[in-house]
Amino acid sequence: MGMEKQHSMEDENSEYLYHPDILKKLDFGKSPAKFNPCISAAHPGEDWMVVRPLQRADYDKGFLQLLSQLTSTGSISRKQFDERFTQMKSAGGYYVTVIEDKRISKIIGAATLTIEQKFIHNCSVRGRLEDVVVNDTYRGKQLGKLIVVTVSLLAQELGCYKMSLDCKDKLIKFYESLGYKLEPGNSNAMNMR
Ligand SMILES: CC(=O)SCCNC(=O)CCNC(=O)[C@H](O)C(C)(C)COP(=O)(O)OP(=O)(O)OC[C@H]1O[C@@H](n2cnc3c(N)ncnc32)[C@H](O)[C@@H]1OP(=O)(O)O
Repeated sequence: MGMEKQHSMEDENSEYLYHPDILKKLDFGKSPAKFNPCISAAHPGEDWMVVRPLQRADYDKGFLQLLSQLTSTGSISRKQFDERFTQMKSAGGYYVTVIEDKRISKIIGAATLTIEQKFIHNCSVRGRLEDVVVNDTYRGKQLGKLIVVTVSLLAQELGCYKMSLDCKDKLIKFYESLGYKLEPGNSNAMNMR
């Protein structure tokens, strides 16, 4: 393979789904979440850990295997992954965010913020929190909090008037500790499949 071709493939692989700088300026002091020790997206507490937007290369860093700890992913080819990445990037409004263990080049946590454009509230935008997962061997070390607070502050930064999520009953306390509230009389999740 020629040097030029190799370089352009490397560039493509490290392409981000959205601009990484926006994560650096999130103010974790604004979140009601309690971190002990204190960590943030910019300073996740370990030098081998990084919080960043999804990259194409994450296909080879176990991103889909991590998602399969949440729900079924099916068998997704590199081509399918690349096409979906391209579609999400060009559509805009998809903020798939990950935590990488750089020592082993593996994705160990992920959460997605999607942004919906609205007419109401003066052409506002609303956020949805989806597909939150931490690798089972890394749970209980604040990484769930870290990734959820990161995308929640990102939603604020992007001007969302509201951020919503669906979760199992046993996770209500977890999300309440991060500032989410059940809305009395308005908390019935309904689905059609
Ligand atoms: C909107 C959605 O996507 S909902 C789907 C959520 N994802 C899943 O259920 C997938 C499987 N589970 C996971 O990946 C993880 O257990 C997560 C993401 C829920 C939590 O990740 P962790 O890294 O373990 O969370 P973290 O260490 O930050 O824990 C924060 C607190 O929540 C509590 N907690 C975490 N997971 C659970 C759980 N499954 N049940 C009850 N409490 C929990 C912890 O005890 C901890 O409490 P503390 O701060 O008082 O000690």
